[in-house]
Amino acid sequence: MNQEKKRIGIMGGTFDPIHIGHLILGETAYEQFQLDKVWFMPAGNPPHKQNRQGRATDSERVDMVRLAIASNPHFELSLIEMNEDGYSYTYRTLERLKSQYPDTAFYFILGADSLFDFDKWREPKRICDACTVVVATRNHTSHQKLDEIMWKLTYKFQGSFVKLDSINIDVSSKMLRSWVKDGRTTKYYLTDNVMDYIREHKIYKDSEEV
Ligand SMILES: Nc1ncnc2c1ncn2[C@@H]1O[C@H](COP(=O)(O)OP(=O)(O)OP(=O)(O)O)[C@@H](O)[C@H]1O
Ligand SMILES: O=C(O)c1ccc[n+]([C@@H]2O[C@H](COP(=O)([O-])O)[C@@H](O)[C@H]2O)c1
Repeated sequence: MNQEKKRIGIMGGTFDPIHIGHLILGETAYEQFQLDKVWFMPAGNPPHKQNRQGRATDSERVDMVRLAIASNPHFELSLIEMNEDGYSYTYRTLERLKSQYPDTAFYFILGADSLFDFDKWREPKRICDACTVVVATRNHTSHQKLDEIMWKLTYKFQGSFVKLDSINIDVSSKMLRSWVKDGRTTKYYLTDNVMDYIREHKIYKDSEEV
């Protein structure tokens, strides 16, 4: 029988904290690529990066993702990278998922800034063999620049890189951490429940970064 493969998007990130940029990317990918679900997958932290001053702990990052995606039936939380010790490389995660779900096509979603570093990731060719990479623009990267890097990587790794039809979303976790620290509102950049959570747990108030 010729059954269509299931299509799963993966929105991986540090999510410190999860913001509207991540949510919009997930929803846009869901719609554009007719995905069955988008899995939000918080990345594990290397031991030396855990419990940094003023940052969210691993369990707080997971709680915030759970809260932020709760109202969207297209989204699910995946903890597979949180249950490992230290950093989980994307190629390992994807290869594990491919063998666990052989009838599923995976779409790994990332922003343009991550794509410019993709070459330096561990085993990029193996990532390309395991998924389609979905790229969203960021930091006002022009279509021309994005097309160029996508074309280069496609050629180098024989991969499949596709562009997300999304607008530039000027938001980053770093910016929001500094806004919380400065007592500036983050309303509409974060979901209300995540804003409440950050306030209740006093996260980012004495973050060390500038
Ligand atoms: N505003 C955005 N537009 C497009 N892609 C984004 C945006 N924010 C995050 N991403 C992408 O989502 C993924 C996870 O991002 P991450 O959790 O590191 O958030 P971040 O805002 O980049 O964090 P930080 O500011 O701490 O570096 C990455 O691939 C990143 O490129
Ligand atoms: O596997 C790698 O070498 C690798 C290097 C950098 C980032 N990633 C993945 O890319 C996603 C976004 O990462 P970040 O650091 O921008 O939050 C997240 O799922 C990370 O695990 C993966």
